[in-house]
Amino acid sequence: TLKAAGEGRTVAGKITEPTGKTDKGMIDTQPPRGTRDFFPEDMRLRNWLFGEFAAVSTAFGFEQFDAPVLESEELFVRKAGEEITDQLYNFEDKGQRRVALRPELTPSLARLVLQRGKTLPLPAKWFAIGQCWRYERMTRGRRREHYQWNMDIVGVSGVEAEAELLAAVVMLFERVGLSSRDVGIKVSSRKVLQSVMSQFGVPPESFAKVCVIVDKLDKIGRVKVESELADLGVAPSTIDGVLSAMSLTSLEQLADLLGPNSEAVQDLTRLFQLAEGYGYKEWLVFDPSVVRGLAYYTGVVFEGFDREGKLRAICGGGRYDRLLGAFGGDNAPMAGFGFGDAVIVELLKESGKLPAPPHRVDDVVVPLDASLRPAASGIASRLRRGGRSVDLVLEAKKMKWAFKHAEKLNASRLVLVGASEWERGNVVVKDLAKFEQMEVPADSLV
Ligand SMILES: OCc1cccc(Br)n1
Repeated sequence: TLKAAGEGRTVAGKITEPTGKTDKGMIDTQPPRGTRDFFPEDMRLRNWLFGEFAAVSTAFGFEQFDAPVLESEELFVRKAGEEITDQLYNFEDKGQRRVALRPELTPSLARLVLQRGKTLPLPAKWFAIGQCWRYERMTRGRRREHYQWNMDIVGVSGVEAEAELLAAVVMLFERVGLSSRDVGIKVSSRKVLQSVMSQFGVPPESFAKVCVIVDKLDKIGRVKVESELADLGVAPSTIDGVLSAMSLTSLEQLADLLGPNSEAVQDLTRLFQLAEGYGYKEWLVFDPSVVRGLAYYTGVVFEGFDREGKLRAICGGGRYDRLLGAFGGDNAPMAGFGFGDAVIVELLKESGKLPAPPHRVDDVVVPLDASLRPAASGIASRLRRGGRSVDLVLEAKKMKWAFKHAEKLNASRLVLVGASEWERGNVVVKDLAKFEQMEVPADSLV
């Protein structure tokens, strides 16, 4: 017997019947583990969300780029113990090349910037929306792919870049119906940790690894963080210093700890001033426990969060001034963020704010007699060339069916091509919004 789709991992045999079923049962119709299908109704929601991403990026004057999902593995091999590299979806291809499905977009951006080199006019403001991958043991049943919207600014060393990026994130939240009562953006700087660690004599080369470990605090707890830091040779007293700095709740406290001239204090004070100017200061929360898990951040870091605290970070980003150098190029100041397509949808769903964009067409065109199909096709073509979306009924159908079909497609008009009207060069147009019907010359229809 044929296994119902998705019941198990049937092996597709040779096609033996016209229905496409095989002698070994149906293929498994489910997508690969950890991946998603996007049926039309899913694609309408995705297109809406990506349309909002692109509209915000365009409002900020950013240019879109893309790069292959498949990249050289070397782009992502970093020795800082990050989850994103531990879960790299990497393999050796048929040419014995070490490759990987990109887990993020930033290294590809860096590769393209290095490819352009000195010919790239700065500042460059680029955005991308791309599928990113991780290979996580399915024990946790989490997804292995998501789509990420990125905005990055290359060539601006001041926190004006971060302020602009935060403004874009706020604009996205507002456009999808969220307010600063629903979500916020935690802001800090890696320079906080850097200052504390240098006070405790931690060698700079341990900085990235310490950040990656400290970023896991919420997930693995203080004891495990202390143990992993100790494995790095970071003394318990340092750990106390780092963790107490992370529990500060104001820039004033930070200034007391690091001194008013510390770069972290100056950067963050300036950032909050700029936020005042943009008018989004109430969206920001200074939170020195925000470290972010990517090794390459060097300055301001931030992450979007739901104020009810039910979900994972909505988005995250920061400054990464040394990534180009890590790839062997000349450094340039860079800052950016990544915004995934999953948590935001979860949040909108929970908040009852998730749109359900309907499938609709402008016109349904129906020949009421087979001999009128050429006429109906001609009308459909002209309407389409004029920019209207037209569903041309492709089989012989009665008026009643055509009506129901037009309503199902949320059509604005139903165009009936009937014999008697056609003899006069006319067609019947039913305006389905105004419930009006008119007979008009076919050639006048637009
Ligand atoms: O946010 C980390 C990440 C990277 C790639 C794919 C997925 Br799902 N998640």
